[in-house]
Amino acid sequence: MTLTIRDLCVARGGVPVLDRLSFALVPGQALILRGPNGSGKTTLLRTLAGLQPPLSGHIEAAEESIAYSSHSDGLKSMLTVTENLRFWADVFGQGDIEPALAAFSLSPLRDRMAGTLSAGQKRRLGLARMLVTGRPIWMMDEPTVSLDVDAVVQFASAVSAHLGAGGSALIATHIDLGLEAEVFDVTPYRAALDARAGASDEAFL
Ligand SMILES: Nc1ncnc2c1ncn2[C@@H]1O[C@H](COP(=O)(O)OP(=O)(O)OP(=O)(O)O)[C@@H](O)[C@H]1O
Repeated sequence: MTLTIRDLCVARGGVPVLDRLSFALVPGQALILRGPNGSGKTTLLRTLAGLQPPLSGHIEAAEESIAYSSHSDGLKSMLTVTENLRFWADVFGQGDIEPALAAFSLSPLRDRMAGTLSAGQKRRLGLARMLVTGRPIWMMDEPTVSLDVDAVVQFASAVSAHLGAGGSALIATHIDLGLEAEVFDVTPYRAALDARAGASDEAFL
């Protein structure tokens, strides 16, 4: 399932952040988003995930083909690891959660309440959610924050398996994941800095 972006302008507080973006993400492909802090990677991912409208341009993707993992782990702290994954699997109409537990070594933690997990364990559970969406296009914002070296390797393996199964991934990250992936640097597409002065976007904080 291909995601095509044409002449896209994304904004915060109604003010352009990135402009004239065009690229395609095809099945089996991973694309790494790069750019300095504040350059607009999160804004782009949020727009593509449908959390905010673009200012202009076109996003073409099949309906319900995108799964988004943001900075936040999005966990329910009073539910166990298993219950969290079960919840998301049910939301996305998926069955087996065992592969997702195994992919991130969560089986020994399966009966722990998510609120009692360490930061890295929470992140592993947050990432495992992607596996129970059944969606082909993964969008991930700084997925490896709090992960140890082994967990980064697990994450890269999960993405590789997803690509091998015909999925695709758009990942904003500052670190090298060891994946075979193209890099898309957003820097040349940044809107003029002073145009952003004073913009606010409280509804999306
Ligand atoms: N809620 C908001 N309201 C107004 N401006 C915002 C809001 N959130 C972010 N911005 C601004 O939008 C611009 C793009 O931010 P964004 O979070 O997309 O950058 P980023 O490339 O993901 O940065 P980082 O690498 O630090 O995560 C920045 O100038 C930021 O200050």
